[in-house]
Amino acid sequence: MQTSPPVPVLTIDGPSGSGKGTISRLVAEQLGWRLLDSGALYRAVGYAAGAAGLDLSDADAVTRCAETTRIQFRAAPNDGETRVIVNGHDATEELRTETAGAAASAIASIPSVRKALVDLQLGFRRPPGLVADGRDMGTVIFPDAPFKVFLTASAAERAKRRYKQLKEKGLSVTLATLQSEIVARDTRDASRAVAPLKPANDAVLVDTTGMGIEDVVAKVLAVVKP
Ligand SMILES: Nc1ncnc2c1ncn2[C@@H]1O[C@H](COP(=O)(O)OP(=O)(O)O)[C@@H](O)[C@H]1O
Ligand SMILES: Nc1ccn([C@H]2C[C@H](O)[C@@H](COP(=O)(O)OP(=O)(O)O)O2)c(=O)n1
Repeated sequence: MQTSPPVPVLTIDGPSGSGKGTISRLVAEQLGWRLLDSGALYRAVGYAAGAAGLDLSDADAVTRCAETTRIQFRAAPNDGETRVIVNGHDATEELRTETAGAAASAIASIPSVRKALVDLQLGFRRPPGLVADGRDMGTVIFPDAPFKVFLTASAAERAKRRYKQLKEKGLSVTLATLQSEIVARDTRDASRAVAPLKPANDAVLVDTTGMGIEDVVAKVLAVVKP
């Protein structure tokens, strides 16, 4: 009996503001592959837990929340930002704040919460291929992925990018606060016991400090099509 080859996956992991979301979207478009924004899942669970008034350190309650929260991605018309629907509510705006990022990072350190989201993430692996953006895509969720990238950039540059991005979206932030929040979040993500932020042994490291978006896209595409 003939078995079909596994669906190819390109994993793009890295710290906050390294460009994962932007590069994943552009590369997925060029390849015609699907996209998994795994950070949005953790943000959605953090948001749902907050909305339900849960204590984010209550592992049992937050795990039940992760198991029961309904998360849908809805393509927006005219190439707009993909909407994230949490328990029927369009939470896209709420999810992009640094408060939502910090809540996501907090609940993401609970092993049973991570476990509750595994099957959902594996379900995104469908033909013709998948670009998966996150922290543990290449190490834990898709360890057999044939293509793996780890994006980095200096903390100062990442904070500047995030500052510009949030300002453009009309959110009120200061650069100094952002940089300390980003460093605190990265430290927590990298030091947790389960699925910490780190490059897979077989990942291609791309330091994007001083690189333009187009150059990073070309470098990442070259990993898939050398
Ligand atoms: N190489 C780059 N050069 C300059 N700006 C970038 C680069 N990559 C991403 N950006 C910008 O930085 C911001 C954060 O990028 P994003 O993709 O959201 O990062 P991440 O998903 O890793 O947190 C966005 O506004 C994006 O347009
Ligand atoms: N695969 C993933 C993705 C995100 N997380 C956690 C840790 C991150 O700080 C938060 C938010 O992730 P997200 O990718 O949306 O954040 P950034 O856009 O990189 O700032 O979720 C995770 O633990 N594992």
